[in-house]
Amino acid sequence: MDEAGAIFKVLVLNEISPKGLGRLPPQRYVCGRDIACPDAVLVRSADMHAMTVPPSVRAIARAGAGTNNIPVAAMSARGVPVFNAPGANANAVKELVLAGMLMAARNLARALRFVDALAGQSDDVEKAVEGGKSAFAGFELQGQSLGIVGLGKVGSLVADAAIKLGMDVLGFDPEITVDAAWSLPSQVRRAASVAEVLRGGRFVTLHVPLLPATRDLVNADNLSLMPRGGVLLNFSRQGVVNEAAALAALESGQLGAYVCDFPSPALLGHERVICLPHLGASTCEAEVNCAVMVADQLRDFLENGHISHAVNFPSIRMSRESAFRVAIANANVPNMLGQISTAMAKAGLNIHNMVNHSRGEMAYTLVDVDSAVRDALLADLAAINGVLSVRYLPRLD
Ligand SMILES: NC(=O)C1=CN([C@@H]2O[C@H](COP(=O)(O)OP(=O)(O)OC[C@H]3O[C@@H](n4cnc5c(N)ncnc54)[C@H](O)[C@@H]3O)[C@@H](O)[C@H]2O)C=CC1
Ligand SMILES: O=C(O)CCC(=O)C(=O)O
Repeated sequence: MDEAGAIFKVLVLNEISPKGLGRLPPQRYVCGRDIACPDAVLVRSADMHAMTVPPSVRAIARAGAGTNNIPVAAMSARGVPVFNAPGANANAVKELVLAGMLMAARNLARALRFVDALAGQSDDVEKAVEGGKSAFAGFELQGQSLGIVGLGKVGSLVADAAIKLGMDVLGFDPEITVDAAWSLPSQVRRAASVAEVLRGGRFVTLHVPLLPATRDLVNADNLSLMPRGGVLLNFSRQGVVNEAAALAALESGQLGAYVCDFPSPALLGHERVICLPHLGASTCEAEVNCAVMVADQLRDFLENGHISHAVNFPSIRMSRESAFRVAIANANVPNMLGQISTAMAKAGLNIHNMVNHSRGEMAYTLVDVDSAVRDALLADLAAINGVLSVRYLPRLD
């Protein structure tokens, strides 16, 4: 379908798995990199702070976990939900964290560089290998201590895998969800602070979102708490670790290795830094899982107004019993429902069903009415003080 004939237009800012895009049927959706007046944006890591989000946009879907690349507060003020895919890439990250621990413990990055350097330099490779390998002798993960900061989707999987490898695991998460707490193995010891985790782990791995409160979470003051020669792993975001402090700790020997998924000029080429090119979620499985999850959420929002896994809106759904639905995002303040239903009554509409959920300062209302809605009512609703966005969603099939 061409752009002009589509019911919904989706601007795609990164490579998104075709299996996910395939969930948006071409009879209704046009998706692409160069779309004017999009209804929605599909994104992975593209920096949306650096762009002007078109006023036509009604939803943003992040095919992944972190939403720090999206101007969430500005979207909330416009009544635009930001969806993500909680857990959909967590196993991929967990496996890379295990690889990172093994790389550090067995000096694998340096060992690979040593072997690569033998190419063309030595006729007797076996002799060079046997003579050089002692420089890379490592230690085993079994019996080592691992501290985990952030026990959400990724952190709890890492905890489980580490316990299975025979590690002693200590975790900290001040806002752990009930689901995550249930999924943690009972052997995971509970820490009361980041400091306690750093003190207790020869390995420390970070699995928190980048927020003002988590920027520089690991810094010069608390790195000194780690056992000397410890290994810090950062698969969260670059800003969660103060890089200058990590480099200084490597220089002094306080840190044995820094493993991270976020290369920067200062880190490149350092002997004991293992930098991966933001590969945490880059597996076929995770890319499909994330894309399918957010495409389904986006479609259900665009067509039915339903919300699941938005980071700034409450979850909501209401079975469709009438063909005419209005979806309203509004400030969570008194008398909004009264004003909405009064405007509908004035327009002569009978409310068939209505549901309203709130989350913090945001509220969201779905109203099914018995007859078609005119543009004038939508304009009246949009003009109510506190209403952030209004959409009319007549049933499509
Ligand atoms: N390298 C990569 O490719 C990937 C990186 N990530 C990053 O990892 C982060 C975590 O991902 P998930 O586990 O899926 O998210 P999640 O939302 O399931 O878990 C995050 C956990 O961090 C906790 N938390 C927040 N502030 C904290 C603090 N100050 N101290 C301790 N815990 C705190 C939360 O309570 C929550 O349980 C994402 O926000 C993203 O930045 C996620 C997926 C892939
Ligand atoms: O889409 C990606 O590859 C990045 C994944 C990520 O960082 C996340 O899900 O937070």
